[in-house]
Amino acid sequence: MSKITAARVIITCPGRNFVTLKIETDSGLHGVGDATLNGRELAVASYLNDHVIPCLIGRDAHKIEDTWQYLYRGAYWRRGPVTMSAIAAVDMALWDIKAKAAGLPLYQLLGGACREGCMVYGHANGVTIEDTLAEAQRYIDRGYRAVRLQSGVPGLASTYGVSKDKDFYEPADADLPTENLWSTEKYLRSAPELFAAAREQLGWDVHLLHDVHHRLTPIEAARLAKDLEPYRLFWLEDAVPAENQANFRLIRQHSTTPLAVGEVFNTIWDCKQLIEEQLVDYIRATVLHAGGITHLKRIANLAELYKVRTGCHGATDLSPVTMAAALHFGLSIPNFGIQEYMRHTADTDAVFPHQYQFADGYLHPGDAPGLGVDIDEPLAEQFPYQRAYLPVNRLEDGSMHDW
Ligand SMILES: O=C(O)C(=O)C[C@H](O)[C@H](O)CO
Ligand SMILES: [Mg+2]
Repeated sequence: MSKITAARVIITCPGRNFVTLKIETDSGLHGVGDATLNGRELAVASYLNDHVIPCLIGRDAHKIEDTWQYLYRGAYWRRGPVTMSAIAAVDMALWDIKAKAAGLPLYQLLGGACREGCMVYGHANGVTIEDTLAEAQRYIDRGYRAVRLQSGVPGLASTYGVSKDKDFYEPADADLPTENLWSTEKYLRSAPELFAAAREQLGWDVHLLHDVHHRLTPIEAARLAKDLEPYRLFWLEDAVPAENQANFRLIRQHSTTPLAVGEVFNTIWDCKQLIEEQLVDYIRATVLHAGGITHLKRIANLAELYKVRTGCHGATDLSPVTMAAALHFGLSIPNFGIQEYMRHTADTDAVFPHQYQFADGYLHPGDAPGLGVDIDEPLAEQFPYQRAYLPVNRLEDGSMHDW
């Protein structure tokens, strides 16, 4: 028994907001978990402070599954990003404590390494195709084996994935949501041109990925997937919103372009049909938003039966705590596919000292006991919370659209 004696939520903004849960035990060991929900951070902080932490004090930190069930079933109100991010933070922190108590890096407790490292993809973007491909080459030169390409759409002032700062993409940028304008027609014309130019200039030895960011209807997505087929993408991501999982059938009927989805999923129930009907190839649910390692393991195990591989979300709004957890997880499961990797700013890296390292296109979580990541609390205090929202999207006629 290792009794939980204290738990607290730390909110910090070293360039962007992060919510971190720190759990302390009577053995002197502590663990950390990420509870960041971009643009809705304080809702998870309150869920933890007001409703979860009082139930944790005095519990046995080693009873991870029991605590998961207690928080999930015990709340009566199930699922949803706030609940599942809060449960995930507790779960990560408890796995961190257990691995530290064992004196082992977490991946050893999850079954041991299945590979030498986790292949990652970086984000190349630019306003023009030329800029985007120059960026992609920069990633390739740094050793990346996989690169996501997002380019500006001629005729649109801005679009998802194209940033001002080349290394750090942060879409949550304003005190109130920024309004963007979207045209599906313009986008569907320009996206295939980007990938045609990419294959011509970058060749075929690099994996190329693309994120549609939930903006198309199923038949539009089918057309895009078909148009992109000659360029052999590693995946086409979030081609349509996935509340209706059956939407993916239509895309599948028309194209062999591999499909990825799931960064906004919270539970196995969001992807059960997608996996069982083999409607996608990669599942992007994360440790953070899908209930922690305990729950993501269930999703990955189900996916393995259907040859669906993981491709966990790893944008900058997932803190280094999530990145560390994702790498231990990815190293240990048989059906790992790829890990998204957007580098954090120097301030974020300083607030969250971590062991994971990039080499030759792979990330390795390191061999320190636990997750191999911590939070520097005095430094975190120097970066107070700043409200920030993700943008919203409208069509050219003013209708609200998915961002
Ligand atoms: O990284 C991706 O694939 C994304 O789509 C990033 C999301 O827009 C971001 O994480 C939202 O908070
Ligand atoms: Mg995405």
